[in-house]
Amino acid sequence: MSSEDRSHEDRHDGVASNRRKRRARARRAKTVEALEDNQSFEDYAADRLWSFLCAQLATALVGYVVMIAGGAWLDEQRFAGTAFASATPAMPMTAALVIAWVRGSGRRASFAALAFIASLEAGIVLHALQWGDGLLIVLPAFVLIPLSFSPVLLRGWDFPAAAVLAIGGPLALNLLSRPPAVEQFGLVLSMFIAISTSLVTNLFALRSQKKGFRLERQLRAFADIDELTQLPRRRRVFELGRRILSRAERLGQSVSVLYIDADHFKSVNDRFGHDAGDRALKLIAREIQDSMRPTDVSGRFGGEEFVALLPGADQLDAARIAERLRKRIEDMRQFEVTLTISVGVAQHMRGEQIDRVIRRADAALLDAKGSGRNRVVIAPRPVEQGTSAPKEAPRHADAAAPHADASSEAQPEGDNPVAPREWAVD
Ligand SMILES: Nc1nc2c(ncn2[C@@H]2O[C@H](COP(=O)(O)OP(=O)(O)OP(=O)(O)O)[C@@H](O)[C@H]2O)c(=O)[nH]1
Repeated sequence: MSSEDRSHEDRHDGVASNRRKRRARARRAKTVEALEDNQSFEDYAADRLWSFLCAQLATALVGYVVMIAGGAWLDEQRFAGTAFASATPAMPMTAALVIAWVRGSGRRASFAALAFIASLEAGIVLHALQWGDGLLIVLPAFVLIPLSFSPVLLRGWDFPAAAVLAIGGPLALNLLSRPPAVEQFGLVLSMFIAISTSLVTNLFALRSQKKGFRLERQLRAFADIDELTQLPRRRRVFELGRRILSRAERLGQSVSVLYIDADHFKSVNDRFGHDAGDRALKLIAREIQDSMRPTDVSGRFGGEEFVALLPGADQLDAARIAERLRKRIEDMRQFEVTLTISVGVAQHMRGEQIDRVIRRADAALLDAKGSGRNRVVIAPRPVEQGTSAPKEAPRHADAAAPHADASSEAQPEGDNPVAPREWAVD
């Protein structure tokens, strides 16, 4: 085989391997979940229990309406008064149901639950006043309804407030009805027993849920940190990236992404063994961290790939930082051989999602690999966002030239906005 054939085959293999890598990365990007890590316990609980709360509210509301309609049907003479009395608490109950139905924060669910409990209590009092003793039979059930709302949905002061409402209703009923009889005392006693049992049970439930929540947080924090490099993992980088971008958009700040990949890392493993490879990755991770500002975020994306998010940096700043990092790693003398990295740089465009910016940086990285490795390449701006193009970036006159031959002179950007631009400083 001639050397020309061989080099053609090598190029072909390189393109195919790049394509495979690109596809694997795209697949991985799709599986990233959008999890919130700054959730409060109440939000977390509401998130998990919102459907349960809605079902409970709906059931209670339907039961309430059926009971009113049944009562009115049995006692037609009092229909007008009953309908009026029922409509009053039914309205806030419905409002609470709507609030709870709209999936929202723990605060919203708490208010919905409180409004519901208050209107339920008002309903008990109004009905008992209208119907006399008849309804007293169902009172314990009514008292248990507000308390059966899991207190994990309620914030600090909400829980005592719910308890006060639950106790206050039956008490008001007893005070407002005829002079207390012996049976009524018995009824009130059984209600208090039910209430206190419910309170204790719910408090225990709350404590165990909170413990579970803390444990889950800790597990997630562990899962988010890469054991080898101690850098955040891919999922965490995406989470932080989303936050950084939304903040940057609010402040009109630029953000850039570096996609960093160690060159020929397979041969490092092959020559020196996996443990030495691990040591090399640790060294690279340390250099990445040392080159960043405290507000920057860097993470391990898997294997020998790293990503850094640089808030406040446009693509030129980012390219300068990337070049400094590239040089630091090249000059590192703690490893058996010279380690090098290739870096793709992309500047976030207004309205662009984090996964898209990272993908553009990754595409620029593949260009850096394709044009010889150990270099920094700036991603072209997306075509459809031509109006908000990043600032012009200097580039090499010769995109295929290795970084060492490149001039540090800034070159104006060419006409083609989607051509990758290689960048280097000596
Ligand atoms: N020691 C060690 N090696 C790893 C780790 N994760 C991935 N690797 C190795 O990194 C190498 C990556 O190989 P390739 O994807 O072919 O990339 P490369 O050899 O760096 O080549 P280019 O990226 O094209 O320059 C593989 O040999 C993996 O086994 C790790 O945690 N520790």
